[in-house]
Amino acid sequence: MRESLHTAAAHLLEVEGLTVRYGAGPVVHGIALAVPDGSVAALLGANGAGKSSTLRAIAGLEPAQGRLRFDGHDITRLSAAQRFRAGIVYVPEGRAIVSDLSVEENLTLGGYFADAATRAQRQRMVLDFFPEIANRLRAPAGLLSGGEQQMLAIGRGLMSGPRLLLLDEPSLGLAPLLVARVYERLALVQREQQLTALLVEQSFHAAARLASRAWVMRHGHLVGELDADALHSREGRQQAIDAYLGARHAAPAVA
Ligand SMILES: Nc1ncnc2c1ncn2[C@@H]1O[C@H](COP(=O)(O)OP(=O)(O)OP(=O)(O)O)[C@@H](O)[C@H]1O
Repeated sequence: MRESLHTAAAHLLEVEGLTVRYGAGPVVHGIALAVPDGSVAALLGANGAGKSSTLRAIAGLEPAQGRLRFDGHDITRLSAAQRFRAGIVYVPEGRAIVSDLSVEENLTLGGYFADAATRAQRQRMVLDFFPEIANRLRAPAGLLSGGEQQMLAIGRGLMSGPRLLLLDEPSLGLAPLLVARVYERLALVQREQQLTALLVEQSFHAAARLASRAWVMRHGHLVGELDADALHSREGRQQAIDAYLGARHAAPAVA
């Protein structure tokens, strides 16, 4: 992981009043959230709730209004490239790998800014975490299975030595067994690397495997917040489902 020149902030990422609009009305309405250093937080919600737009705006990939702080510094005016250099790495869902390039070339792209020794060391780490892709290094990435492509997308993100990983729906299009495997690997990365991540998911179960807090998003608003206990309890699950469906606004479970 990249060393910070600055004193570590309790919250690695702080988002205030984030609004995203593509045309007419906003699709994300002035939301606020904060991700503690060394933990995984999740944004849950149904199709079109505004989760990906939020994640992409944090990465600087969509124009947005609001205030963003990263490691205690205001990054609101930084470009996507500058945010990437600061360690904010967006991982799109797996099919966004470069399918014509080999697995190894995709990994090399992820570590493009690192020196050769660092790149080699990170690649060993990634292949330890994801043995499924370790013996497919020379294969065109497009020939990997959906689960392997997802692992490659995450591995490519890890190759840049991220301080904050923005994971856009790692379970998308995967069979339940593969979702479980991808999340098992992510949990291992989190334990061993003290990874900080913001995860977007439609799957409550998948997110609950990894996240220690979650927000439920609906029509561009955060309508519920779940702590680790709520994420693993029947009541918490019900609360999230109610919020997804708009049955009622979930009561905040985090003080
Ligand atoms: N590039 C874009 N241009 C115009 N509208 C967009 C664009 N991207 C997303 N939207 C719209 O913004 C809204 C929120 O989309 P977003 O992808 O952020 O939701 P989501 O919660 O991530 O859903 P999904 O899980 O389906 O990706 C949707 O109504 C979507 O159609």
